Amino acid sequence: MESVHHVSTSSKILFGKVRRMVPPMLEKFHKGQLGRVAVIGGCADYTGAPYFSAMASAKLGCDMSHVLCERSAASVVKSYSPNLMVHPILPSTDSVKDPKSINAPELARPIISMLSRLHSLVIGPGLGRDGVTLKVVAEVIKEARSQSIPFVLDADGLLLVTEDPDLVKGYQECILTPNVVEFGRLAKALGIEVKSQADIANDDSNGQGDKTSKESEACERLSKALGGVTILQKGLHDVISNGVTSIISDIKGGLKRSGGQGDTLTGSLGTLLAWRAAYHDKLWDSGEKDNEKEAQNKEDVQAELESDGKRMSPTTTLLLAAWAGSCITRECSRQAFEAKGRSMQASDLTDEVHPSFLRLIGEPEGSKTHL
Ligand SMILES: NC(=O)C1=CN([C@@H]2O[C@H](COP(=O)(O)OP(=O)(O)OC[C@H]3O[C@@H](n4cnc5c(N)ncnc54)[C@H](O)[C@@H]3O)[C@@H](O)[C@H]2O)[C@@H](O)CC1
Ligand SMILES: Nc1ncnc2c1ncn2[C@@H]1O[C@H](COP(=O)(O)OP(=O)(O)OP(=O)(O)O)[C@@H](O)[C@H]1O
Ligand SMILES: [Mg+2]
Repeated sequence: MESVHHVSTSSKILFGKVRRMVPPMLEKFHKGQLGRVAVIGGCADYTGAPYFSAMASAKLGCDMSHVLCERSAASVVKSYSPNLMVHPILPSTDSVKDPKSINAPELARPIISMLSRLHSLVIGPGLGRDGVTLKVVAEVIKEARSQSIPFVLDADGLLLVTEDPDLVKGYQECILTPNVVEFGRLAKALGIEVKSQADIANDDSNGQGDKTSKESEACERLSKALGGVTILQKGLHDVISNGVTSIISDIKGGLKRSGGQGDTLTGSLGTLLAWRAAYHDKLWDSGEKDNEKEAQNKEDVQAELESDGKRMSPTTTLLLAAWAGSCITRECSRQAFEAKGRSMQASDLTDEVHPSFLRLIGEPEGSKTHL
């Protein structure tokens, strides 16, 4: 396979470009314009995951953060925070009359009817593996795709892709966020051989440049096999690839691997995708000149990332949003670990989302954060 196409732009420049995508805080905006994000997940077993994800969206700065969950999870998630809007509209085997003969599109209707009001979806945190729920979510994915609504797919939501890759194949408006185990399952389903990051790191025949290339090789191949879907492969380093261009996120994280840190990532990505949509809709004047040509390959993406004053293409901003979400999460984890050491929990990351945003990205020019 040809060598992997890394973006070699420095983190400082990349953070500056991310700032371009962040809507400024202005008096003229009304409720909702800075992002309406919904997490689809939460069942009897898992109520923390959708909460952490939705809170990360809210704390990063979206205006409205919804959770669409199974009936039994709703009051629990509501009781964690009155700031979230929690809708018990995700069906499961326990909530339908005859689980063996369901009309999935019909059951998906209450969720589908909300889609046009949302800027982005996070599908999977704490979703569980109930057969009825997963069938309904597959219908929601099909509809979100047909309405070009961007989404993040994580955790149990990724099982759907393992079972039916066509659900997302070729869709350019989504980010898959597999952990090591989920990546392995996806790779196996698509016939791709994977070397672990530990094996690559321990192979002394690799120089540093080779190691970085090897790290992103499997991710790039998986992305290609899925028709260019953006994949954020979590691990020692996070690798982001759309099959043509890759970025590595190697900003320092914490050393505690408590469950639920991936949920801060998905929620942050939900808000970044909403902001990205606002950037492309020209919700505010970014001061950049229109771009005559959309980025097609790694050189175009790199040129857009390194030029100042030109609008970026959707391909570039999707990679950048994924990279920014990864950096914010790792910085949250680093900071929370500094404070809490081995007692650190997922909820400790939630409080770090805004300080991490300010440290890494900062408010965009023209933003009014004080009256
Ligand atoms: N507080 C909560 O409600 C939480 C709920 N969660 C939900 O729990 C459900 C299952 O998620 P899981 O991630 O457990 O998925 P799986 O049930 O597929 O389990 C993955 C297993 O792999 C192991 N593993 C993880 N990283 C590994 C690595 N680098 N090398 C080797 N083994 C590794 C884990 O210890 C885990 O036992 C999802 O719905 C998820 O959203 C998790 O997000 C954790 C927090
Ligand atoms: N070895 C590591 N070193 C540094 N950061 C890591 C490491 N492994 C994972 N992370 C970071 O932790 C975050 C969550 O990744 P992780 O692999 O724990 O996902 P997950 O298993 O899906 O989490 P969750 O428990 O929320 O489901 C990511 O931002 C990732 O970059
Ligand atoms: Mg996970």
